[in-house]
Amino acid sequence: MPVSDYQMVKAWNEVLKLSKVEPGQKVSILCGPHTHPQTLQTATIAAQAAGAVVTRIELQPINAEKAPSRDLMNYLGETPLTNNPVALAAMKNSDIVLDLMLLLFSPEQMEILESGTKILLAVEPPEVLVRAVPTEADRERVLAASKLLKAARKMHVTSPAGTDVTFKLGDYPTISEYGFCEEPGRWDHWPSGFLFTFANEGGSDGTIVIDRGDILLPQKNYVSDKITMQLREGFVRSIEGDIDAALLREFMEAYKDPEAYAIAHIGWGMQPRCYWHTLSLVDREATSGQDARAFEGNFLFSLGPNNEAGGPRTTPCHLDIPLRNCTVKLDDVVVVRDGKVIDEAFR
Ligand SMILES: O=c1ccc(O)c[nH]1
Repeated sequence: MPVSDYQMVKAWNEVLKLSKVEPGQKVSILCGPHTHPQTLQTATIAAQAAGAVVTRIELQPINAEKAPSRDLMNYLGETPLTNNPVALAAMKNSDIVLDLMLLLFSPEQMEILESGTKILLAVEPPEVLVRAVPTEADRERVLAASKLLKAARKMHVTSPAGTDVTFKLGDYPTISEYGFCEEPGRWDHWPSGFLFTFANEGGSDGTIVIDRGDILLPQKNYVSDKITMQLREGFVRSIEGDIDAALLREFMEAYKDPEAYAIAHIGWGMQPRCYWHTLSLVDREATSGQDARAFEGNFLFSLGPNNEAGGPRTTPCHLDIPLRNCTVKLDDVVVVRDGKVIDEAFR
């Protein structure tokens, strides 16, 4: 449903409070011509109401000639911040950047975070943002799960559709997303409520079956016929199926980058206020698909860049693929069984 400015300001007030924005702090709002005007205006009002020193930084979009769609995650890595020392200096000198443009997986994002600046990404439309305003309870639950993921050395994922894949873990950090930034140098994404790590280089082997109804991002479609991926030593070696598989193969081939086939982050969804079915109700171009990434009990795997976790790959081709009805086991502890999160595993 449409969102009132009042309701959106209230949502921002809550998120800035959770992010510990104090009077006198420097809040920079990164935006572009595609930024949702209500999100931008209400963020500005809420930041001022928090007593912050507020700066808007508007950058012009790039890569239109390289990305086959307008989706913000269709071409990652290079951003309008690349080679822009003026904006970079402003953001490194801020306490928090509200990223309404999308810097995800960019070297500049890492540089800003290393300076101690927090970055909160918020590019979903207002009706998604107000439905999934983060809570302290979300944070506690995701962090409890991340303790187990951090300690795990193996992830084994199976499903009735035929997924049977094993990931060696331990070389990369665990990233928890719960929708706000309470610590200096933290990145988060509102809305979220999921966690992941990255598989050790060369440590992913087995079969992943993307079943009917599972979702491809950035395509933002429900797969209508099974896609079967064979993984060996950390890379997807084959993508078989019918028309969905052919479309996915061509999408990935267009990047002409072998790194596009590398497994990247692997984890699961823990957000009860995000849903698998939402994508069937909205205009695909109006969302970046966070409901699909965050819905409770998915197994989310991604392909492509791993520089976000300090890895060597920066390919612009990034796929996020949430699967339903999977069972996820960390060492010998089941954390998701048949698409249901097992909270007892984190207690
Ligand atoms: O919030 C996000 C969005 C995309 C992604 O790949 C990871 N986390």
